[in-house]
Amino acid sequence: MTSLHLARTPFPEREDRPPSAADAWALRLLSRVRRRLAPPAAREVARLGELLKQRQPELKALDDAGLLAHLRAIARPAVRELQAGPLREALVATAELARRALGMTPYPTQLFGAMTLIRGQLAEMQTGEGKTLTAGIAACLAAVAGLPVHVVTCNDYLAGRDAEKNRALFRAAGLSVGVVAHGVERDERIRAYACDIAYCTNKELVFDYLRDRVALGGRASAAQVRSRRLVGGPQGAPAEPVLRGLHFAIVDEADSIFIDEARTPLILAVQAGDIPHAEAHVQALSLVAGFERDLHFRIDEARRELHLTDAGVKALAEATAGLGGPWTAAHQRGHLGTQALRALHLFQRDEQYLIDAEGKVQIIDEYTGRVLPGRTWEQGLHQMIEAKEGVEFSPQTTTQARITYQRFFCRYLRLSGMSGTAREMAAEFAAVFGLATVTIPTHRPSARVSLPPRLCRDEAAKWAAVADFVAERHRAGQPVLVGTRSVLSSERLGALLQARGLAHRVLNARQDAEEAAIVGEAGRRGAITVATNMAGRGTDISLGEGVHELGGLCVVLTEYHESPRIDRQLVGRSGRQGDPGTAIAIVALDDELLRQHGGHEARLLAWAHAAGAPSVGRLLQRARVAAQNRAERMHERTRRETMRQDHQLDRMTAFSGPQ
Ligand SMILES: Nc1ncnc2c1ncn2[C@@H]1O[C@H](COP(=O)(O)OP(=O)(O)OP(=O)(O)O)[C@@H](O)[C@H]1O
Repeated sequence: MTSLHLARTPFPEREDRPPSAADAWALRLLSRVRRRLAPPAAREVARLGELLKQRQPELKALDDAGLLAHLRAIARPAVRELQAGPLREALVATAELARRALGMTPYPTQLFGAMTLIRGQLAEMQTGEGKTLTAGIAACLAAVAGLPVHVVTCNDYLAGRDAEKNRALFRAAGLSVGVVAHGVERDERIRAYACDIAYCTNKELVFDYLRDRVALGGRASAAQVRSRRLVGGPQGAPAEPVLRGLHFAIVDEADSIFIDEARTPLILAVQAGDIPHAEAHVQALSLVAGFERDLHFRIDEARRELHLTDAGVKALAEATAGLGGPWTAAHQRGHLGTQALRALHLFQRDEQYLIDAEGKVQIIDEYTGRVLPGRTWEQGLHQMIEAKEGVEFSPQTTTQARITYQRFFCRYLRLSGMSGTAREMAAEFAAVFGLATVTIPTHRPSARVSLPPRLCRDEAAKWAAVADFVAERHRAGQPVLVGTRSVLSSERLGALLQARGLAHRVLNARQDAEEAAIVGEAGRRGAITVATNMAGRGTDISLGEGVHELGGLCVVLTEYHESPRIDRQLVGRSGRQGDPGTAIAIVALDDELLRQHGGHEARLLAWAHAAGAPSVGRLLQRARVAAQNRAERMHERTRRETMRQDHQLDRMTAFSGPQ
């Protein structure tokens, strides 16, 4: 009531009359009262906005060299001591630098986001609010203060794009910037990490760290490393490390890296020579081909686990009697049989992996929808899948070093993160990474329209409904982005649209080279884009001419993901920064999430749907939330177990001494 009253206080617009002293006093008082009444984040944003306005004339009056000298003078104490006053001044000076270099004046919300990062916290900023520039400002200020910065993103495309978007700002601040992506040679990596600011992906960064650790001799101290360099250790002087330490990290899409990807440790593997029992893999596949589910083996779909039953163990022993080789030892026999069954029943082409142009099995990352180049599954599974596909075997590998994201990121002197979807994971961020989550207000209120979800009987009905919906929007000229969960379904839908004469582009792990071009076109009038999770995070789709009037970009979600955050990221491709946008979910009762985690809520939903209930929206919502909660709880347990094992392994090797 009070704030409403204050908002309507009649302060006439100033025309040509300069403000009187009384006007100025009243305005100051009013803004102070407003600030007091606002929640802390909004208050800080208002303060930064006011300071931005206040300082602009004097900062604009400085020439480029003068502005940089001013920033250099105030940056170090601001970043070191983190006092609000000096930090605000330093951020406002960096904002002026950004305005000149990039032609964009950062919003006060972005300055507050950058402040949060500098303070070593996790900034939750809605999708499309400009996290790229926010990270750029924080990185720039920290680097000017002398702190080497790593900006960590979740894929090569974003690392390159974000470095490029902010390059002019860094150049204006006299800072060097490097990019580490897949395929970058060692010498170039060393040069990139030596820059004031290095943009890299989480995977490249952690593997570089593991390689450094192995090269430096495991747990060797700095003194040991120095001595070995001087006099030569058991294996001669260790190689020069690629990284120059872990100082300040800004982790973009933090929930993806800290939570979703934290279920599997990163393992540095070395080739272990030839494939033992190569022919046994092929043999195993044919031996278990006739095994029956629930009789010879059981599958826990939710956990993606497969076990032989007693009947399966017996059948395998009988089938391999007299074969010799690896089949004589019960343990090895069981292992080969289980891996063969997993390759047949849990890993499907164009879902979990694809075969590239060179005929190699390439793993598709479940969360990013991208290929993980050079990665292989462990314990002979990769070779088993190669045998299934009839492609050339790759050599087996053994573990050389391993670490989890949880343990790696805690090694930074200062860690910070950003995400559009972080709030529900705040407790885990605090407990595991020591990160407080701060919600950054939006610059403009969201204008996205969410249409009621549509539920279909089965997958076939769903794709037909999706195609109908896309055709209808396309006729009106509205650009549509359809999100699918696998390469296979993106291509199936593509074929369906093709059959209906609807021109479209498909973006998936197979088409990643054309990513920038496809994204560049996706917001144009009448464009239809079908994409896997690849377009789910970080992708910025600019609206073409006349698209605002048509309601902006329309996002169609065709399957709920186990994590609601991934769904929200996809929906967040539309309605960015107050732009218009539409989102709809068209899903089926036999979708993976409802099938595996749906429980009694999904059964009730199926019953209501079959009975022809007029509106099942509420039931669908309830089933989705319950299923996603179950899946998230299960993944949380996996993460805890991964971390426990990682700590245990670390303790076990703590006394092994330098290698
Ligand atoms: N201060 C600004 N002034 C004008 N445009 C801006 C500003 N900040 C960001 N933008 C524009 O807003 C768009 C969205 O920015 P960006 O992609 O960084 O958002 P995001 O928060 O990273 O989104 P997501 O959560 O999807 O990754 C971009 O086109 C960017 O150029």
